[in-house]
Amino acid sequence: MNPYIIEEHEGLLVFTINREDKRNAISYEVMDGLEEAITLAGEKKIKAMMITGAGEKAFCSGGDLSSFHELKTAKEAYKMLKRMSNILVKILLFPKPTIAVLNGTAVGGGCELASACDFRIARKGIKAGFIQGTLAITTGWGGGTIVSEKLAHAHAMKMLMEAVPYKTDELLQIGFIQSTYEGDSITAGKLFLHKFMGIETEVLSSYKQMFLRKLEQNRIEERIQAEVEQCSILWGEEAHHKQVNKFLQKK
Ligand SMILES: CC[C@H](C(=O)O)C(=O)SCCNC(=O)CCNC(=O)[C@H](O)C(C)(C)COP(=O)(O)OP(=O)(O)OC[C@H]1O[C@@H](n2cnc3c(N)ncnc32)[C@H](O)[C@@H]1OP(=O)(O)O
Repeated sequence: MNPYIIEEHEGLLVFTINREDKRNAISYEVMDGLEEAITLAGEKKIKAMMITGAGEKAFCSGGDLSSFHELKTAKEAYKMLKRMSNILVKILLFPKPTIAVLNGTAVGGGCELASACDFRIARKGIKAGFIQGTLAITTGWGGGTIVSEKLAHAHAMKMLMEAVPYKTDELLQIGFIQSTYEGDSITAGKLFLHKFMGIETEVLSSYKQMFLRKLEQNRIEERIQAEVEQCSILWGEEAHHKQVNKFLQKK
């Protein structure tokens, strides 16, 4: 089965992580798909990009532990972390509106991927959290830096440091999600973006640039690089490998 699906819905490019059996974990093939989707979304006919997951159990469970656990040293981890952080930077700085539709649980790198989008909406009843701390690492794809830009300081720090999944009422209260929905994810995403789609792409892009200038002034890419390097160091420590093995041995 293809690990991702790319569709176009009347000017909205939809990327779906299609690995429901692995709770939509991000593998190298999914990274290939995200890079392809970002290129396609740059086409003139596309006004916005949406990212979601297959099924109703998970939006994305972060990095694919069954393959990334083979990365043992900081140097080995850095390569993977850097590649995915480049993808998140492209999403973050994408010159059109982007939305993550949390169709299910979003944990670890799944929360990082969602943070890179301009908007996040969530199906009622799901949970989302930066659980990296439970694996003795920090965020490592740029999500910690990005969420520290998008949420109030205390909310962002609390979400990162607690390293637990939050329910939708808390996610709404801290502003991590903009709204909740029931039913089909793509329909929900299209509904959220409905008014945007009637506005000229040039206008949408010009407004997006206003927000990107602020991120660039805050040296966002330099700070994300520092996050990737710090996560790589923690990744190489025994404490991380022990926690990942604990998860994999549960299977
Ligand atoms: C910098 C980012 C960083 C990185 O890796 O690069 C991270 O993202 S760190 C965080 C990594 N992710 C996790 O630690 C999450 C692990 N998964 C879970 O906690 C749960 O699976 C959960 C809460 C997402 C869903 O729980 P549920 O009970 O619904 O499902 P199962 O746990 O039974 O899992 C079903 C099936 O999926 C496999 N699975 C789930 N998550 C991953 C993953 N991240 N990588 C690989 N495989 C994953 C799980 O092993 C089960 O497979 P099966 O073959 O059926 O046993």
